Amino acid sequence: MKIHIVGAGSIGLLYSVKLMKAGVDVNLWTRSNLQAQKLRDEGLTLVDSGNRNLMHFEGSSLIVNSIEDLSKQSELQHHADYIFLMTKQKDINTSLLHVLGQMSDERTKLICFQNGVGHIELIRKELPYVSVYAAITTEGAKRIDDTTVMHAGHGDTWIGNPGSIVDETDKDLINELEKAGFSTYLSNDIDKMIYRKLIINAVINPLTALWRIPNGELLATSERIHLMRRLYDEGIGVLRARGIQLDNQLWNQIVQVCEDTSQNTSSMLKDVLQGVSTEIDWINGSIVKMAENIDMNVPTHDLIWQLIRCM
Ligand SMILES: NC(=O)C1=CN([C@@H]2O[C@H](COP(=O)(O)OP(=O)(O)OC[C@H]3O[C@@H](n4cnc5c(N)ncnc54)[C@H](OP(=O)(O)O)[C@@H]3O)[C@@H](O)[C@H]2O)C=CC1
Ligand SMILES: CC(C)(CO)C(=O)C(=O)O
Repeated sequence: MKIHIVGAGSIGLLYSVKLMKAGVDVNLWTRSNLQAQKLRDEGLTLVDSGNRNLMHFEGSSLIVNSIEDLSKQSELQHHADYIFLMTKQKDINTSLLHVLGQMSDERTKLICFQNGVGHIELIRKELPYVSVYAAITTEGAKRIDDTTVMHAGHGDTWIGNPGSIVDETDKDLINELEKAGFSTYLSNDIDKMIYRKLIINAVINPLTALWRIPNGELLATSERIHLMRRLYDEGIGVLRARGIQLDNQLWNQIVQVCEDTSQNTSSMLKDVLQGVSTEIDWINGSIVKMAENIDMNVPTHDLIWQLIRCM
């Protein structure tokens, strides 16, 4: 089984090092030539949250190339069985879609790890012959530098085919991921999981980013909880109106996520602190657009979307 990992950031480096160490045939694709060269020179290192070395993969054995190089070639020698798309939502543009097309044939399954919604439909429209899957993961990763990644928290991952069912042969992929130490499950209910994660991110991420607080501090005052609840009620209202029923325990689960990840800096707060653009358009922005399509108002999501965009 050949896996192409596209995007050598936090989650891409985490999956690369663990899969490569487990002996899986992985090609890693960076955006820049510089990062690919550094990885070949220095290898790839995984550390824990205390900065202790967990594993190292030698540069000489790493199969890593830059997308820049691929875009200059007309064809790739070895098409992938699976492509793990591990870039941010904002990076999924025409030129990336073109190289994803170069890596794929009709057997390829492209697995998208992004938070938020909208990307699956976009990719399916542009690459109609590729099977596009979604992965929902609660793994936590943070790139320290071009060749070092921190495993910030172990989690679970669900993989499924939105709007359809998974294939029996996908069990082989799950075995490879398990061999590498990722708790992974195939899901025929991935649509619900995508929307469930959407609501969790839409409630937690923008508020932590605006107030610059770790997840747990959202629960520190009743005013904060009140605003979280407004985002939750509006979001659930839109999904219900579109016929998507989520578990009625979801509010309690969001509170639980804040408690379980109390010290975490949310991904949106990280982006704001690093001065890079956030995934707000695909999270709260997508809820606003879904609401508009059915003539509903979601004023809290709309305001929060604008506030984050203005940052
Ligand atoms: N980090 C985590 O723990 C989790 C992340 N996710 C989701 O995973 C996705 C990725 O997140 P994360 O890893 O944190 O993000 P990062 O920003 O750390 O990584 C994104 C990577 O994609 C690379 N990239 C951008 N454009 C291209 C391109 N055209 N070709 C190849 N590579 C490209 C970037 O390269 P460069 O740096 O050179 O620009 C960067 O290395 C997000 O959508 C996030 O929501 C989901 C759950 C957990
Ligand atoms: C669940 C949560 C909020 C954990 O930080 C997350 O997914 C994120 O930060 O994007």
